[in-house]
Amino acid sequence: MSENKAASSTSVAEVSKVFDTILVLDFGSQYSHLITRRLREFNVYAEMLPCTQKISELTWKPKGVILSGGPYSVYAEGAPHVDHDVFKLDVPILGICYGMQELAWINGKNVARGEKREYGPATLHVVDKSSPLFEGVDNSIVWMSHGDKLNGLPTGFKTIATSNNSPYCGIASETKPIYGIQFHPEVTHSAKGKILLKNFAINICKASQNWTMENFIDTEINRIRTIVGPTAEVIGAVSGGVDSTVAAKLMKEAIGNRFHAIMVDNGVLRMNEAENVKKNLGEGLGINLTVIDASEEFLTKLKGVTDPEKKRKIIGNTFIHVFEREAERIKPKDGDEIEFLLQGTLYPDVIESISFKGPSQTIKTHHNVGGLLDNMKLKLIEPLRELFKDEVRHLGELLGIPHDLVWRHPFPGPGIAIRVLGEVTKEQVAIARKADYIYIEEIVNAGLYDKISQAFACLLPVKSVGVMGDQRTYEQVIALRAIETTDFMTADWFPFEHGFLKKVASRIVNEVDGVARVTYDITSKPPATVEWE
Ligand SMILES: Nc1ncnc2c1ncn2[C@@H]1O[C@H](COP(=O)(O)OP(=O)(O)OP(=O)(O)O)[C@@H](O)[C@H]1O
Ligand SMILES: O=c1[nH]c(=O)c2[nH+]cn([C@@H]3O[C@H](COP(=O)(O)O)[C@@H](O)[C@H]3O)c2[nH]1
Ligand SMILES: NC(=O)CC[C@H](N)C(=O)O
Ligand SMILES: [Mg+2]
Repeated sequence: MSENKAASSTSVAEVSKVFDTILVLDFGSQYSHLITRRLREFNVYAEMLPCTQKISELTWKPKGVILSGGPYSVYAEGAPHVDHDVFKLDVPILGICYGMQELAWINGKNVARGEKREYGPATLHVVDKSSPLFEGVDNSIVWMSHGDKLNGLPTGFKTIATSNNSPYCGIASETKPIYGIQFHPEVTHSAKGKILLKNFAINICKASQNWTMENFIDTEINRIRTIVGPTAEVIGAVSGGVDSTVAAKLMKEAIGNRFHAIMVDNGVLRMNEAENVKKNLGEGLGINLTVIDASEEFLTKLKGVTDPEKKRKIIGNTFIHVFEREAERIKPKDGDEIEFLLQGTLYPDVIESISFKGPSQTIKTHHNVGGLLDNMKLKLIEPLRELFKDEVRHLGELLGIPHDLVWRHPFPGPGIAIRVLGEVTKEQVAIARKADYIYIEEIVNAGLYDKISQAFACLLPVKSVGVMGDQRTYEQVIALRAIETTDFMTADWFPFEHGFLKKVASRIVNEVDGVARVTYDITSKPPATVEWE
């Protein structure tokens, strides 16, 4: 795990050398990642690190710092606090909600529980019309979510904005470009929040707007060439999903035939997946792909395991064992060892898997992040580790990857193993796989595939009574899931027409042995997650 942390900080340092970077220090707000996204939307690169980041350990200098919101109270025992060296950086600072309360705590400790919580919309009234932070945002609706409040102005600060319930809705240092706001500009409910963040990043921090995918391609190809050197060879974990296909294409552009793509058939892939991927990547994109059938190995290790986190870790570890064996087998001609492993890890995989990005909770261990071996020999190259899914798709289009590949629904590495709830057996996988195939086929036929962000079938470990051909049946239940989302961090369920669901349900019960009932999952994320495990 610690090696991964190192790998990630090296790449942040590299990216930040080329692109002006705003540092977002995360205090655990559910919206923190949105701050990063919004900034990138207007081509300013931003990177999120935990609020506990030691400033002296940063290997790059940010153009500005944003302190995020968070679920804690600054005055509570054990509440997270920023390293005070952040002020020595001498760059502009913006505190959002908890971030503002933290600025106030440091400058006079005048923060306390409010009489009532303030959650929802408020109107922003700008007091200091000359403040560059609020240019173009006066009288707009802003989104509040707090229970604590400032009881007075922090020492050395002035009020620059108010709202009906928050007399200190906006504050600024009298002498330095340090600002605090009580509301959340990063959520879309704050109508002009993006303008405010733009004012901060561009007018106040003077960050340049050069974060574009075209620039990223050049930078990343050069970076890969520098890391790998002129002769070393790289193996890549390629699944046929968007992320690893884009990563593989980038690697191929960077080092040509020194790249060996490997797809692992882990026994829990979708119907005909291995053949399809081999065809699409090999013939379609000229990527040298080998499919390794390790299905028995995976299924044997999964025997008797029902805990979702255990399944994920077993699969993550087994993937690495297979890659290490392959690296041995492919040994380059000059006798050197294969040193590097390419993975298509994305930013949300990292945020959700490891709570090192601040005191937010680990939700689930993505197989390619938290499921890795501690003592693994191969060094990771993860060119997409800083990107969101929509950025990766844009990158894929720029690299000339066909539409159908770029817009494929994501499919998790642990695959059907986390869609068969309970113990994973060959028979259970076969049922889930067939139901999933029918469901997706119907979605494609109905012209809905591109409207849905992700859809799949899950097999539940419960039995239910049914009647078929006058016979009593007592078989399992399939749950269908389909969601709409932009970044997979939050999601809503897809509103199918009733007729569509009726058709899918009837096909599944009729065509898949072992299923007596079909249900449709109508839970958003949060509170649910996309996958059932
Ligand atoms: N069957 C597999 N064989 C080889 N590598 C895999 C396999 N499944 C997943 N991986 C590796 O794990 C990474 C993370 O998986 P993930 O599903 O998040 O990405 P993806 O499959 O590339 O894209 P998508 O999210 O669109 O499915 C992949 O990018 C790839 O490097
Ligand atoms: O490669 C992956 N390895 C994993 O371990 C994993 N877990 C979830 N996912 C995918 O991530 C997105 C968000 O899913 P959750 O809301 O279930 O966390 C959805 O797109 C999920 O399919 C994974 N992908
Ligand atoms: N959204 C936030 O940052 C909330 C900050 C703090 N926990 C409060 O309730 O005021
Ligand atoms: Mg995948």
